[in-house]
Amino acid sequence: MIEARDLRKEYGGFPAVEGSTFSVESGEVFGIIGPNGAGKTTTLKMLAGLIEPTSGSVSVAGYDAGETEMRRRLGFLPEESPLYEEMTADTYLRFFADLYDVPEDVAARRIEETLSELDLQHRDRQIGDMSKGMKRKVAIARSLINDPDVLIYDEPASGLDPLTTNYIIEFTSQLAAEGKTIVFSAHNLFHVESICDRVAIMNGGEIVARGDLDQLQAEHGETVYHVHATVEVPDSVARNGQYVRTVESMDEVEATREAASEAGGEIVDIRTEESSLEEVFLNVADGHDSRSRSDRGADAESGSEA
Ligand SMILES: Nc1ncnc2c1ncn2[C@@H]1O[C@H](COP(=O)(O)OP(=O)(O)OP(=O)(O)O)[C@@H](O)[C@H]1O
Repeated sequence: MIEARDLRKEYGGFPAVEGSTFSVESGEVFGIIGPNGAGKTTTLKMLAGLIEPTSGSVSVAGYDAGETEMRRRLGFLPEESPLYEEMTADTYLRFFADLYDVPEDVAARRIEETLSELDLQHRDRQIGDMSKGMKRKVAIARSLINDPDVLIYDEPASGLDPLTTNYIIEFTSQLAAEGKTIVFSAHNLFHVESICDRVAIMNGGEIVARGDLDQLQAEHGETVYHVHATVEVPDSVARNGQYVRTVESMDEVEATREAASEAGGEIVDIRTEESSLEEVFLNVADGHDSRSRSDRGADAESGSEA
């Protein structure tokens, strides 16, 4: 659905994005994450045809970036959306529906449905009098006014309270379930983890890691094992009547089992803990893929049973 080939953007000789190549399949949710200044917004704007790449190409649904038909198929949500403050949500959305040549009756129905799904209260207020969360909902409704197949959302829930954030993330997830292809950037990695099929991690203008969460975990994360013994074993901490030792390999699990057995006890539980996307991100962004997590000890334990 989206093909980005060797995308590069320079600002006065400074490379904001350096040769990104990736594709996003139809119906996929693709997350772009990275530290401030990594090149996420620049990438998203090139995908949406809003800025011209210095070199490389983008196509959406088979159309080149910037072509009229490509714009019809795409909805873009900028990081900060300038809204017309004196308008109500309804007038504002009708105005954009008109720009996209959406017939009036279709627009009226779409606006009503979208604002209801977004649970926008006080619709008759002027946009300038709305809260930040309400404004974001109006901006999201605007991105959907032409019923696009592809949505490009820059930080859709940034700076919003947890309730509104969850609502917007849920709503985005629902759009994906309805078949929209979504590319979005976010700093909250929990949200990315919860709704993305695949993720690209950018740093310094480059994609430095990519894949689904399992691939990223396997390539850039770690697995630790929290081994629960009935007796004290070396490097263990006492907890709830058991002794928990955190190790990084199955060999060490086995050694712990032997130590427990020699001390007249046994292993009663082994829990695995895999890196979260945040830990993978920190490893990749810091360039320290091999950083040990076991020194966080058993207190960090939160994994599933082995
Ligand atoms: N219009 C511009 N003129 C000059 N430099 C720019 C321009 N837009 C972006 N940059 C630079 O390009 C780099 C990438 O910026 P970009 O906004 O794409 O990063 P980002 O990953 O979206 O950051 P953030 O998470 O802070 O939003 C930064 O160093 C930024 O200063």
